[in-house]
Amino acid sequence: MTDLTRPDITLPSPAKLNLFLHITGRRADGYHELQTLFQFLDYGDTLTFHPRDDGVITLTPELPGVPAEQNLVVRAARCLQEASGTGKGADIHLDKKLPMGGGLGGGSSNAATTLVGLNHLWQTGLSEDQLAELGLALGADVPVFVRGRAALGEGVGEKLTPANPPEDWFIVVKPPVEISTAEIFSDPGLTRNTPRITIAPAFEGDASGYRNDCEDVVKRLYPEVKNSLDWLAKFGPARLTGTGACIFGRFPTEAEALKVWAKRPTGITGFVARGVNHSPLHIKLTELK
Ligand SMILES: C[C@@](CO)(OP(=O)(O)O)[C@H](O)COP(=O)(O)OP(=O)(O)OC[C@H]1O[C@@H](n2ccc(N)nc2=O)[C@H](O)[C@@H]1O
Ligand SMILES: Nc1ncnc2c1ncn2[C@@H]1O[C@H](COP(=O)(O)OP(=O)(O)O)[C@@H](O)[C@H]1O
Repeated sequence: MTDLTRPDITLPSPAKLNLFLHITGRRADGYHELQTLFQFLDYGDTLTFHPRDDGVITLTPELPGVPAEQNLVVRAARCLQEASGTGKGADIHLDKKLPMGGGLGGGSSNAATTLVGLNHLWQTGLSEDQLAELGLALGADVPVFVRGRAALGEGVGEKLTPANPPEDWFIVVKPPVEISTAEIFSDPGLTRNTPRITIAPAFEGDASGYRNDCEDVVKRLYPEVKNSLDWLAKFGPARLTGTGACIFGRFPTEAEALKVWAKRPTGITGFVARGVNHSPLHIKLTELK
């Protein structure tokens, strides 16, 4: 039953960018080994949690094509119930702004906000390490959102070393296609042997050599992505995030990003946001504590 005596908590569920994404090898199980630099955006979805005492989890509204039981929010809530043994539940509202299948990690971020938010609300007391481990079972990108620090991700993205890339401004464009991660990783033309980087400056500031190894395959399969990249690259470095479809261009100030954004041709959709090294989720939680 909904408990009206306890207040809702509303928490951000930010997007991530892969500032670079290198594929350095392949594991015996077929999964690709990566080196990727994760940074958060001060832009994303919002989740509101209202506690219940009867163990029931509800989610509104339903996302198109994703039944509630498959939604990463509900799956994360159930994982936490199981791991902690709590009898509590929640009514959860998801305000979705991030495009799905866009390489912005929206689903993973929603799962992480649910794990971290409900652990706080239910006072289940799991450690950050325990939450990151639960999250990894839901998706490779969930741990970085649980930990809330910009980081170099290795392995399949779960071995995280905190990093401090510049907190630049970005234009993020969403080409009108949804791309499945599995499709890109199974392409025979994918570069899978990029040498591992071991020099720290690459993770801190020198963005000149940043690259995404999925970009050539995605441009070949999806001309819409190539067209958007061709437009954005006129104004500075532009790259794919994750396995796409979204692309981003980097600008030193908000004013410069907005100036270019104002010139976008009809049909280019997306947003302007700032790259941040501390997740808005963790900043909000600190304010609540
Ligand atoms: C590429 C990244 C980079 O941040 O982001 P997105 O583009 O999804 O946002 C992630 O590593 C995405 O990880 P994750 O979200 O767990 O991938 P899934 O959609 O579950 O993967 C779908 C399929 O892609 C393949 N896959 C995925 C990740 C990986 N490191 N190697 C792979 O070979 C596997 O065949 C897997 O079954
Ligand atoms: N809460 C959720 N938000 C977004 N996608 C979700 C969610 N729950 C499950 N999904 C599924 O996960 C897929 C990947 O979504 P998303 O994480 O937004 O993209 P990406 O992994 O490309 O960054 C979606 O196409 C959808 O089927």
